[in-house]
Amino acid sequence: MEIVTAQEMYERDQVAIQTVGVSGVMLMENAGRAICDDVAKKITTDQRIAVLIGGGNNGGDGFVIARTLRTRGFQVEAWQVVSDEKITGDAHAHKEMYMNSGFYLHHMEDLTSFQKALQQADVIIDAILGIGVRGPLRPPLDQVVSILNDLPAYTISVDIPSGVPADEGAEDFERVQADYTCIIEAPKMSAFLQSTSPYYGEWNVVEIGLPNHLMDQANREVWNVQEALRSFPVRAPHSHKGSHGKGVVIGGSYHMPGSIAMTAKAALRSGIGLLAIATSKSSIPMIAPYLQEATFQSLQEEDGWIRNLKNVDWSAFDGVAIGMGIRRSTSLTAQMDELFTHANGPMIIDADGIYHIKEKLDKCAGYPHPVILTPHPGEFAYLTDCSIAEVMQFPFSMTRNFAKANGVYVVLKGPSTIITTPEGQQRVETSGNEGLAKGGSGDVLSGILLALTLQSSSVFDALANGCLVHGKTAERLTKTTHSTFDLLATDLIDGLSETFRTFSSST
Ligand SMILES: NC(=O)C1=CN([C@@H]2O[C@H](COP(=O)(O)OP(=O)(O)OC[C@H]3O[C@@H](n4cnc5c(N)ncnc54)[C@H](O)[C@@H]3O)[C@@H](O)[C@H]2O)[C@@H](O)CC1
Ligand SMILES: Nc1ncnc2c1ncn2[C@@H]1O[C@H](COP(=O)(O)OP(=O)(O)O)[C@@H](O)[C@H]1O
Ligand SMILES: [K+]
Repeated sequence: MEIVTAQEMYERDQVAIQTVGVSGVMLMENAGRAICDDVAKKITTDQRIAVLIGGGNNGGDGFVIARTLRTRGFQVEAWQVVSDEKITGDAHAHKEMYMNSGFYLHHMEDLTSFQKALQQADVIIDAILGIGVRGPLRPPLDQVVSILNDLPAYTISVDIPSGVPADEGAEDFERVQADYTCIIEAPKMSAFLQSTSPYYGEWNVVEIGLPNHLMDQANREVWNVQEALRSFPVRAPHSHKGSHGKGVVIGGSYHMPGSIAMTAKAALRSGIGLLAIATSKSSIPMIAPYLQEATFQSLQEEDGWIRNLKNVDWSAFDGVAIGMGIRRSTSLTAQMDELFTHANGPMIIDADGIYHIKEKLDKCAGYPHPVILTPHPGEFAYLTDCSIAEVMQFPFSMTRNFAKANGVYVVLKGPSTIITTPEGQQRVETSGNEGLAKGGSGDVLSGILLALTLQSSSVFDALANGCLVHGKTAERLTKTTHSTFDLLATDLIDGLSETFRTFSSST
């Protein structure tokens, strides 16, 4: 499923109208009807439904919805919340059809009586503003939205919660808090941004007949279980341990032995063929009892921290994950040259490794294998010399620009994790929940990503599937044996078994 900007949505609209010859009025009819089919699953004929209609095409959809639901026997009151002259073009044509059907149209005259009337509604359908919104809502729509948000009714937004911008970059906006949003044709970027996504509530996408095969692809899509099942690695019956990757995880210290242990355990639970742990000498006795399947490489240390990468036997591995629990001391930054000179195969750089790679970014494009950076927004802000607020506002464009400029894969972690290829293709993975908002979740993810990268023919698929396995495991555990409070990163590792059983039995 593609993710679009408002501009890309309008372009799709224009191809449908100009190239295919579907009229704007017909598209609006399609949109309104598709929304009714979806919304009908959420409402009943004994509920009182109010449709709030604004001045653009979103309002036009509102007229179609009000007419269609009434003809289907629902109790609908339509409220036009803008003046008559604002209803123009296709929306005006649908207003005429609504009126010609003999249905009554309420006009919002004063806010007090409007508010009183809407107190009776069980369901409000918000067709006030769509993707054409610019800036904060102007009066009286700001008051209309404020009234709507205080009503007890279940709120369904059409295409987008009114007031929420479609694109990234939103700073200050008033908006409808929807319980459910019925999105037209393709989710907009704001459905995935931390500041705007909560206003959508639950959401679903309906198709209105745009000719997608004629469009330039946005190269931005939502990743889901069906896609994962289609692309999940298959373990051949006659395979041997070398077929599934020989990885090394580099990190950990006397002070933080757990991080590398969790990465290693997660990689082992995710099917890697052979795994070595290169860590500070003093941490090996602490973690070895938990990792009987791994081998160890003892690295020189300084005050309990890894001092250099000299003892890593690079020739033995075809993939590496580095950075968990290594601290940010500048002495290790120079050691990154070892990595680029001697490592073989894909390289995942996480956590403190991100701090060291910043000065070595110019080496990434020349490395003959994929380089994968897995920052959270704080680490990405450090990499790009921006504020975390900017990263949260512009995650799609910032990661795309960065990945293309440096020839790296970027996995920007969060409730909506954005995965970007060096060519700028993007996938968004939304599974997981707040049970993961704890130290250690990222270490587990790195292990899963390393193992899947070494077992998959496509790095992009491996990264998207790894994020999905991680998030789905958390979702299942917090529904069954755990809560979002008590879930630990180590529980997540144990929970991988059930997730892999599901995926491997389906492939
Ligand atoms: N292919 C598509 O994308 C289709 C889209 N349709 C609908 O059309 C919508 C987009 O239509 P429009 O481009 O007319 O956009 P809107 O329906 O969002 O309306 C934009 C108008 O609202 C007003 N406005 C903008 N910002 C405002 C603010 N801050 N305060 C107060 N008023 C403001 C302006 O007068 C502007 O012209 C979509 O969201 C969707 O609901 C459907 O009708 C059919 C097909
Ligand atoms: N609220 C949340 N909803 C969904 N996933 C989350 C949430 N909070 C964190 N995560 C996931 O948990 C992981 C946290 O990684 P990171 O921030 O690197 O943690 P750490 O380095 O402490 O282990 C990421 O995969 C992220 O996507
Ligand atoms: K809306």
